[in-house]
Amino acid sequence: MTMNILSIAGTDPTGGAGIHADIKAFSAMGGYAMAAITAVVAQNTRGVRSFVALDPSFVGDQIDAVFDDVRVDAVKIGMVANARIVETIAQRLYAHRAGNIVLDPVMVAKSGDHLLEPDAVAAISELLVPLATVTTPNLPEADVLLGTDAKWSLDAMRTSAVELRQLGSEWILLKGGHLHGSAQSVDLLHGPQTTIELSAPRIRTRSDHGTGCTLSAAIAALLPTCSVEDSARMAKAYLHGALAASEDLDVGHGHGPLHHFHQLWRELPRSLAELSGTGETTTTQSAEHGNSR
Ligand SMILES: Nc1ncnc2c1ncn2[C@@H]1O[C@H](COP(=O)(O)OP(=O)(O)O)[C@@H](O)[C@H]1O
Ligand SMILES: Cc1ncc(COP(=O)(O)OP(=O)(O)O)c(N)n1
Repeated sequence: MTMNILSIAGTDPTGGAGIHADIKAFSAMGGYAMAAITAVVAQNTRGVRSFVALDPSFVGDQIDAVFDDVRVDAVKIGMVANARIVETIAQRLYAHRAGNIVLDPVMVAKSGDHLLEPDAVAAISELLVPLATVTTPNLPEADVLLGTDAKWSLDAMRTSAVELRQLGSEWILLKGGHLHGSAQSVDLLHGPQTTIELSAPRIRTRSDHGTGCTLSAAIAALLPTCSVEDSARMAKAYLHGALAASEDLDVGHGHGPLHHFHQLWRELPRSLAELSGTGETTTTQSAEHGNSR
């Protein structure tokens, strides 16, 4: 049986973050991708220009339209924009008895631009975090949720992961991407009686737009069929491959997107040739990693 995964998030017209990254990550993980939009964002790889938050009742209508028709196996929540939208999402997910909820408490984009009104932080903490199976803050978001200004280290991350879980999420995945200077990028997964370190070599690239969106979306897509620990491990491995291949793409002049389908695209010339029975392998896509420029 295939799994239906819903993203509730904002947009990125350049396709690197928000619902666009979520749909790509869901699909790459073998899930059927759906999306309810919270805000339309004018952004590119260089930064956010402006955004329009949708009417909360319209966000609610989109969520209802999905749940009234489709079995939803997991939900990923990303950019929520403001407190009224948070209230609507929480109320609708509760009413529809949604499970397998992954909450990425998106606050600020890598460019430094704010994607959340300040009054929404309390609403996220009180209404969405307790509904979440996994909450995935980065280090600045952890500081905001805890009201701290931590001097980050792996030890400080361990302490904060425990404190974050006390806000009510079943699991916390505290992401260490912002702990620059270390050779490894380490995330901490903290849940009932267990803390696991998820470590991967730090990749030197500027094409890192949408890492948080992609990781949380991949976890959501895997959760219906895997344990939280396995979902997080596999999602991290997938993210790492997509980040390592990101410079095969040629998108924009700032922080470029990840290559969500690097594996599929490598196989594409052969698959298309087999499908068409031509034996031809001509394609405009790169067949080899790093071969596209
Ligand atoms: N340069 C990097 N090399 C390898 N992994 C990274 C790198 N930057 C971020 N990550 C990983 O990407 C995921 C998202 O990390 P982070 O940057 O902390 O979140 P966000 O994108 O929400 O700011 C985490 O798994 C983190 O470890
Ligand atoms: C619509 C939208 N949602 C989320 C983000 C932030 O994405 P993230 O994965 O944290 O990556 P960066 O933007 O920080 O690189 C976004 N930009 N837009």
